[in-house]
Amino acid sequence: MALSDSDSANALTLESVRDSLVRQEDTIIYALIERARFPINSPAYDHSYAKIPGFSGSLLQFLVRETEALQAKAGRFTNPEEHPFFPDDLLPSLVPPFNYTQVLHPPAAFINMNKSIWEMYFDKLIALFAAPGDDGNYASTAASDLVCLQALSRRIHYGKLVAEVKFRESPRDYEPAIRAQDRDALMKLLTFESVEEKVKKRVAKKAMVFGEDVTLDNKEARKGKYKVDPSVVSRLYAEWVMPLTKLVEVEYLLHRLD
Ligand SMILES: O=C(O)C(=O)C[C@]1(C(=O)O)C=C[C@@H](O)C=C1
Repeated sequence: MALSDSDSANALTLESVRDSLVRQEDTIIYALIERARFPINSPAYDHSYAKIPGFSGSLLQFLVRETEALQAKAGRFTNPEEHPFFPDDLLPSLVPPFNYTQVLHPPAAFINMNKSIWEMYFDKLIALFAAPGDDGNYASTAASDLVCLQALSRRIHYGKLVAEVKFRESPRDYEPAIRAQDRDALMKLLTFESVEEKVKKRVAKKAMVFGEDVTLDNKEARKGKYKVDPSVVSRLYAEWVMPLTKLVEVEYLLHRLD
């Protein structure tokens, strides 16, 4: 389900939005598998390594900024599902505008959690699934990081849509907590522990299925050897992806009656 698809945007249900979150798991896990092909390659993140004329920052920051500048001109960030990591100084889209169905409450546009996503990814996550070491593939590594970051960002900000659907389905449950600006009450209302348990199990299973070697001969596949550790993927969701999605949901709901 995409916001660009007006029929399904009108027929928004919690089920259809959850279906999209399930589909996005595939994108995220494949992106992690691709990144795990490279070791950590820390010079890609080292501010003193790149020395790019006219730019101060890491190779990764350079790649993300330049890619976002180009993608902004191609219209990427006119899509309410997309959020830039470096929103300052982006040029407006140069392509004809697409008439996205307005599903979200307008203040949603100001919610951008990418700073927290960036910190989570580099401070915590990367060391859990990339092997230590340096193979010199810094630009390819940074390009893989960007794919991971954009997939995680899209998923986490999808919380805006999840929150909108929850609000539409039971406004009377949410309105008192919104009027009281009570974050804890909102967090309680929007949390479904049984769903979270299923998500954690499913992403671990997907990491096993997608990350197994496929062979045509009768040799036993390398049992228990996956391209990205299923328990890391489960932990990524439990500790960062779902909590950040819920933060987006709370932020969104706090402004739902503005
Ligand atoms: O499915 C929902 O209801 C969501 O809000 C999404 C999500 C998630 O991030 O996967 C977040 C909060 C819920 O507790 C369960 C799952």
